[in-house]
Amino acid sequence: MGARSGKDYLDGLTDDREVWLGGERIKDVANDPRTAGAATTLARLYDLHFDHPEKLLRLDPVSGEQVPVTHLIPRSAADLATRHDALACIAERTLGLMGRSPDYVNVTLAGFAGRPDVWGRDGNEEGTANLVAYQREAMLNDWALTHAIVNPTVDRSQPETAAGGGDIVVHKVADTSRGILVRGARALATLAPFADEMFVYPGYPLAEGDEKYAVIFAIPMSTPGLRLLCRDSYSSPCPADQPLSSRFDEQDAVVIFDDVEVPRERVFLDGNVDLYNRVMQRSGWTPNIMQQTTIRAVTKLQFAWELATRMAAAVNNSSPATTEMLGEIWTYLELTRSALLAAEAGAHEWGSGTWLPAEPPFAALRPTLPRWFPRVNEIIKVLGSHSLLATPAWSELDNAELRPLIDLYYQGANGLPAKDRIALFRLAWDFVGSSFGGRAELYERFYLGSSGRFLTLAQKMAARSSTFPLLGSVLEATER
Ligand SMILES: Cc1cc2nc3c(=O)[nH]c(=O)nc-3n(C[C@H](O)[C@H](O)[C@H](O)COP(=O)(O)OP(=O)(O)OC[C@H]3O[C@@H](n4cnc5c(N)ncnc54)[C@H](O)[C@@H]3O)c2cc1C
Repeated sequence: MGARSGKDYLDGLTDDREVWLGGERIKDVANDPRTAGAATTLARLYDLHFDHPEKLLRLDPVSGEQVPVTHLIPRSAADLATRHDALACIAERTLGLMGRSPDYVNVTLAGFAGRPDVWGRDGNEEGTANLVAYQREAMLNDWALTHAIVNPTVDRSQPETAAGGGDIVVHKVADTSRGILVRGARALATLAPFADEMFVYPGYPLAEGDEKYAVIFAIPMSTPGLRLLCRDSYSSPCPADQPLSSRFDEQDAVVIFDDVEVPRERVFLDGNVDLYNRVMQRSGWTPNIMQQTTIRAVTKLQFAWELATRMAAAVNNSSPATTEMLGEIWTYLELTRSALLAAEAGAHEWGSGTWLPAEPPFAALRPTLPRWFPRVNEIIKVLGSHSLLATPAWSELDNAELRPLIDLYYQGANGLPAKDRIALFRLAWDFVGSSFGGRAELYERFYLGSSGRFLTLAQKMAARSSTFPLLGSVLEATER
């Protein structure tokens, strides 16, 4: 089949998926006002393939189909550059505000399928063959995938698998004639209501004896027993008033597996705790996915800098403190871009001929971005102050009695018309202060894990690879 159009994508959403939102089961994700905005944006991303085929599509030599570049298993620095251009094109279309646009899991799956040397160990040959075949199936059908890796938090003083007497974390209940039966929950799956398929893979490590929790698989969203409980919708039906919420609310759902049968050919690992704990790290998951997430972060930081700079200009604010804060956002942008370039410049073969970026620049960035993004939002709030709320609804500008007053009292500096100032600050509020903006900040804090968790990992990685050459030379010289 190959790359799909936006219409094909929307048509694919009409199935028996169980999506709960606001106490109701949503029947028509593509048209329900609470989800239609993001569905339309995702459809436009599908159409984008055909607007920029030179960047976003490539010929699959085996099938002869045009398929998305984001499924490419990189085999060289040139492949990574090709993928970079495709990811940047997608991120620009969403302003970096849809963290889980379908390219996210496409890149993840490609990274895994490129490493049969890691997945195929210790008797997991069948699971690995299933994984490799599934990645091709996802590519040829151009599915939108969501993923769920983190377990629900119940009691942080206990092992996660102990929660609810062992019943909460996703686990295998039985073998069936067709595959396996799984039960439990995962939190959260962004994009879940809009996806065609769900990919379930490891989050945090398991302990010895946790065999029944060591399951990795993928299933269609319409699989019986798969229940999605969405958070409140932040989608607004009015693009003029909420330009971001109305288009980019990608949703986050808790996923309940209420006795879900997974066909054997969709099981990629079953019962092997050691391998379950190893596949993420050994297959280069972090540097692989961080190429996608960092390109998105660069795009969003660029947007944030432009927005903040225009906000300051709108009221002619060039105070030293303001200029300093604008410069601060710019440094985050350039440092993020530099880490991305450094990681790509240091790309190397990781195994099975798969090329991925170098890990250290991303290991440094991973705990840092969750701190920079909230700071960027803080700057925009400090710069915007009450102007963020001096923003009448667009319909009030159409009121003949109010319009002259609005034109007078809401104007900006240097002749900036009131309507342009209102549009700018409405956009800024949707970016940092609306429900959508608040969720976006939470996303940046946690989407790959908390900053604290990754600072700890960064120090462990640094300590492992350092022989303390500078310190050693001084100590040797001073030895008596
Ligand atoms: C908006 C949003 C969307 C998401 N989308 C998805 C998705 O699509 N799919 C998916 O699978 N998951 C998703 N997640 C979940 C996300 O993966 C987890 O929230 C993330 O992995 C963090 O895990 P946690 O919440 O258990 O926090 P933790 O990393 O456990 O952090 C919680 C707290 O504990 C502290 N902490 C924990 N461990 C350490 C440590 N070792 N050292 C220092 N401090 C530590 C942290 O500082 C923090 O204060 C999403 C989360 C959010 C907020």
